[in-house]
Amino acid sequence: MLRWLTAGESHGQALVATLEGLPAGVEVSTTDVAAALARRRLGYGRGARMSFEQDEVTFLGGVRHGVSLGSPIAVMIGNTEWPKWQTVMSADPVSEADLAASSDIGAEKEIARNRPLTRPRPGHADLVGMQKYGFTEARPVLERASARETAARVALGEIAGRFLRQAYGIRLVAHTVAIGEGDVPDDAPLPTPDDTAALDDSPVRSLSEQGTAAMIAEIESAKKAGDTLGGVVEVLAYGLPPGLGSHVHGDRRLDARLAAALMGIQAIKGVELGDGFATARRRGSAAHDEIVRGEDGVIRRSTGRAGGTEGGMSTGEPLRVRAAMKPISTVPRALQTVDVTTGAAATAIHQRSDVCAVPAAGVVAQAMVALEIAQACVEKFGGDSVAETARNHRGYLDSIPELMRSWDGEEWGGIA
Ligand SMILES: Cc1cc2nc3c(=O)[nH]c(=O)nc-3n(C[C@H](O)[C@H](O)[C@H](O)COP(=O)(O)O)c2cc1C
Ligand SMILES: C=C(O[C@@H]1CC(C(=O)O)=C[C@@H](OP(=O)(O)O)[C@H]1O)C(=O)O
Repeated sequence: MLRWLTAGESHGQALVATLEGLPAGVEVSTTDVAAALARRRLGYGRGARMSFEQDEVTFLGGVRHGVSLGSPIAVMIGNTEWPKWQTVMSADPVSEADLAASSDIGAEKEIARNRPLTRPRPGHADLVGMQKYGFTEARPVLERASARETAARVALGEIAGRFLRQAYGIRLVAHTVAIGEGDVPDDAPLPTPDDTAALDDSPVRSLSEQGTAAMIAEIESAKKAGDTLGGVVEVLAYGLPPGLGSHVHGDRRLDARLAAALMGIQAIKGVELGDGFATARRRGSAAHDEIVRGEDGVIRRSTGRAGGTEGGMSTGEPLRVRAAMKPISTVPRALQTVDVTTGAAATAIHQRSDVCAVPAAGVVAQAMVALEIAQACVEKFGGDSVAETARNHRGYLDSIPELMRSWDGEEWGGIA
């Protein structure tokens, strides 16, 4: 069983993530994780912090000489912002005298930085978090609700992605399909993992020139209007074997687990497998993926509408899943709220913030899908080392009768 947890606050000293149950023998280095984290900082419309936050990566356990040991992995991501926040986020009590003494910006400003945040932002966790956890200001809530935490998930997702590739030949990629009203055309070709570098070079994580122009125009217009945007990202996974997940119980369905994993990302409000909501409007004859035998004797699907799952199990076709992100809730043209200390009408707190973080959300979504698929693979194939689980995977594929195979020789899932 693969288990993972993260800890840490947005302006705390560091984020920490642990991953337990990963087989030994996965090749992964600090540089690999740092590269994945750099990808998450990209994207037109992100706020000032992304230009100076450095994401300092340190493995604290579970990896030796670039190879996983089979023991729990612990990875720490230092916040380079920490020196500015060490009194605000001090684990030990601080007095006003401490604040003044420790300040890099002058006592008055330091005290202002520490002032209680009493005007909760609509759309963020501020108000309900204060109600639930018994706080009278938002800082103790927003520090953990912040999507800074997704850096820790991307670190784990990178490790999971490397495991999937090395053990089973599974590879993933994510791209943006909409920002606000700006869309990638429906008939645009789907990216493959080989397009990752080109997607990194795109300001919005898209290969479509037309879509990119439309999405950038949306971000510029929202920025000018003091507003924010959401959008839709898509994750593709190639090379899945048939049979990950199960039809026998709702909580074992791969589609359900992917939906939960994606909905668990801050600000994600909708998840769609394959053509999802569009399929609901079609007739059955135009909704499903017909089963055909190719000239090579291998079973294939004539379309990819289902997005690679049927009956809660992977079919072996490319997996395609989308997540819808709501607009950033720290809106510069601040929304109406109530000051919880006076009860008076007020405008919501506004610090620096992203205008649009959809491209980054795609990188996070890819990490979550990688973790979920890795979990499903560890369940199905077991094994304590990459070699053992890879052998079990091969044995399972070989056990499927030849006339029922949906892959050819060494390759399956649609791409080499
Ligand atoms: C990558 C990423 C970056 C985000 N950046 C911001 C931000 O700068 N400001 C903000 O208010 N919300 C930001 N959010 C969204 C908040 O984290 C989110 O609004 C908050 O968690 C409440 O959403 P929820 O109701 O889905 O939990 C970001 C989300 C993601 C995934
Ligand atoms: C720090 C990250 O994202 C943050 C997510 C976030 C929020 O409210 O979710 C608010 C912003 O933080 P700050 O208020 O410090 O500028 C974003 O920068 C990150 O992704 O690494």
